[in-house]
Amino acid sequence: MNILDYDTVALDDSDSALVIIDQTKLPNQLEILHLHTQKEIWDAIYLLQVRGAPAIGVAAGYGVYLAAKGIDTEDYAFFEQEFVKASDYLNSSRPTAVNLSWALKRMKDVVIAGRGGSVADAKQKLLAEAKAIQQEDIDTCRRIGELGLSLVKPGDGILTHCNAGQLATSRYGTATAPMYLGHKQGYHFKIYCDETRPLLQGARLTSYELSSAGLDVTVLCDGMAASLMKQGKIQAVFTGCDRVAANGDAANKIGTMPLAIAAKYFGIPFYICAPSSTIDMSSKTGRDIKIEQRPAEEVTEMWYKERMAPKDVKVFNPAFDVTDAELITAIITEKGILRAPYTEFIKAIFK
Ligand SMILES: CSC[C@@H](O)[C@@H](O)C(=O)COP(=O)(O)O
Repeated sequence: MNILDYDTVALDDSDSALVIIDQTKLPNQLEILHLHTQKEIWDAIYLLQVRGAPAIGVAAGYGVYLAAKGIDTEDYAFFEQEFVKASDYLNSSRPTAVNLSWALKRMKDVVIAGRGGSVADAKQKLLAEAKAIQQEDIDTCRRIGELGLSLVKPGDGILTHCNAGQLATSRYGTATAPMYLGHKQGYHFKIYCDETRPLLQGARLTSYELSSAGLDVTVLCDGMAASLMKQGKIQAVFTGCDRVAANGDAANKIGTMPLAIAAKYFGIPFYICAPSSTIDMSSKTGRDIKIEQRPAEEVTEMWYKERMAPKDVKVFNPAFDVTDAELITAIITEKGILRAPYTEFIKAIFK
């Protein structure tokens, strides 16, 4: 079976476990995890066994449904109180991708709307809502693919960073959706994929899923991207994102901002692919976006048998950076292609 035949996130047949591909093991092992407890789900998100903003949102939706299912009461007020505890717990797993709190809020709204009804009914509605979040993600990614494809030509060289692919969503990916669609239509893109230090989502995941689908993929170290641009090999950059502020500033995997700066210097369009659920109107600018800091060991010890840096050396390891809106050529959402001034376009989406 191809990796793309597996759901990134699903419920098992009896709706009693969250089933994910353990992304920390790819591309060497395809290991499927069945997660039953809230702690297991929290850990899976924190440890990046399931990762990528939309996939985290879908996992949280199903995860909090499983928590709700396990609350053994017919007292709605008690049910709601326990539900909120479970939701707050999952919400604390990672801070930057807004899809996590967005999905949990959708689930909480179901519980609030169900006041006056039965707990059993609320549980059914929560399951339906979690499934809807997943289906909408599929539809959204497909639309981002269509819109993104309209911005490139057959034969183009396209650079991407991290993994905004199927493994980060429910299907197609965001940044990769135009690539998959173009591939189906015979566009013969040349995809260049940053390895994405420190956790190598580009090398381990993006190059794996795209090459499994038969696309032409080349992996490079992050610091090599500007040289590739200078050689004229890149006609567009597509990346995903974890949170877009109301002014269009966009947080994505660390190393995205330098790509945008280099793309601007070389006159290459730089596109952010973002489901509208990734836009956070409560963050006015990128300065309001909380950037996750990760453990130093990811930089110093993770990939070699021996240490990669001296013991106790100081480490700077933010998981994301923010690309200023002025460096972004367009933000591709399922609701349309947004261009500067972003504030007006973004407000129009949420009217
Ligand atoms: C469609 S996924 C968009 C982003 O979540 C993705 O580009 C990214 O930065 C993922 O970071 P990760 O730390 O692997 O969760």
